[in-house]
Amino acid sequence: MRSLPPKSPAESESSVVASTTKSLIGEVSTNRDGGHISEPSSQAALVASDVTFAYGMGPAVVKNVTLTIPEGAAIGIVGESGSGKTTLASLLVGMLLATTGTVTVRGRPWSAVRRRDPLRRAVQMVFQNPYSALNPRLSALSTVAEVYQCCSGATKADAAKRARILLDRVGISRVALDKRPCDLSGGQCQRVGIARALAANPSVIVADEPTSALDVSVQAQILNLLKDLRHEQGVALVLISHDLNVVSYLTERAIVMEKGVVVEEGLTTDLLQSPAHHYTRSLIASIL
Ligand SMILES: Nc1ncnc2c1ncn2[C@@H]1O[C@H](COP(=O)(O)OP(=O)(O)OP(=O)(O)O)[C@@H](O)[C@H]1O
Repeated sequence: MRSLPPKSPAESESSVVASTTKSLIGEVSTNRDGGHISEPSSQAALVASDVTFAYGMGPAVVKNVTLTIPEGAAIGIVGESGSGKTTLASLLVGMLLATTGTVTVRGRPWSAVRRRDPLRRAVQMVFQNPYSALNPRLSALSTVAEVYQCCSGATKADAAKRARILLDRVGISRVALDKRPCDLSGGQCQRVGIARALAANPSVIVADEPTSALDVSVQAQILNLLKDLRHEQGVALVLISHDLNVVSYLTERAIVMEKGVVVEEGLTTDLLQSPAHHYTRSLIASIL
């Protein structure tokens, strides 16, 4: 869909699409204008169904969002500061539980997934600030090796071996392996954060503004790394950004959020080239 279209009778009957403020994207079967979909895929890695969230007794900051992330897909979430992107990301990774509605990972609601359940690893997050996201006491190698030991029960030696291979793949040189976050650059820390996420062998990586805290010179490197890894590993990517250009570089489809509501969704290139909603147009104008 583009700017939320009027509902067809079929959609009105759907238990999934029951509100004009809902968003459901990323499906294989799309309607003619390329976007609004009424049934979640059985192949979905992650599904948010009519999710609303409020912090404490405050107002809802995410409202009636429905979103399907198929296995291997790349979906963008864009919106200006305060539109609810990070809150939605936290709901998708299970760090927050929906006030109403559900987020299901491989068919199970987060509310039924215990803290130590291996399913928790299926959705990994890459954070905006790579320094604060890493344990300051651990070296790059230990950060990643620890995940292998914890997730796959690898021996210490085997975990270290696998961590070296993965860190090499994300561009961490041998000399940086034993360095802690304070001795690494922002770009290097983000590479370690990406490797740590991948070591858990996730189905989905949710990257929340992964380049906005980095120097312009390394932003493109990190975006290219995410792009390559996504294809190599077959992992689905949810990319959150205020910048539609960044989202269009990495994702096929995107949703646009304003004040917690999905106001437009569709192919990312369409959103960028011919935005239907005035809010999307103003987002693009602000980039230009
Ligand atoms: N821990 C919190 N407690 C109360 N309100 C919060 C909390 N975190 C965020 N909010 C509020 O929720 C709303 C959505 O915030 P959120 O961080 O999800 O938006 P965002 O689009 O990610 O913004 P940004 O791009 O600036 O990170 C905002 O009004 C914000 O003030």
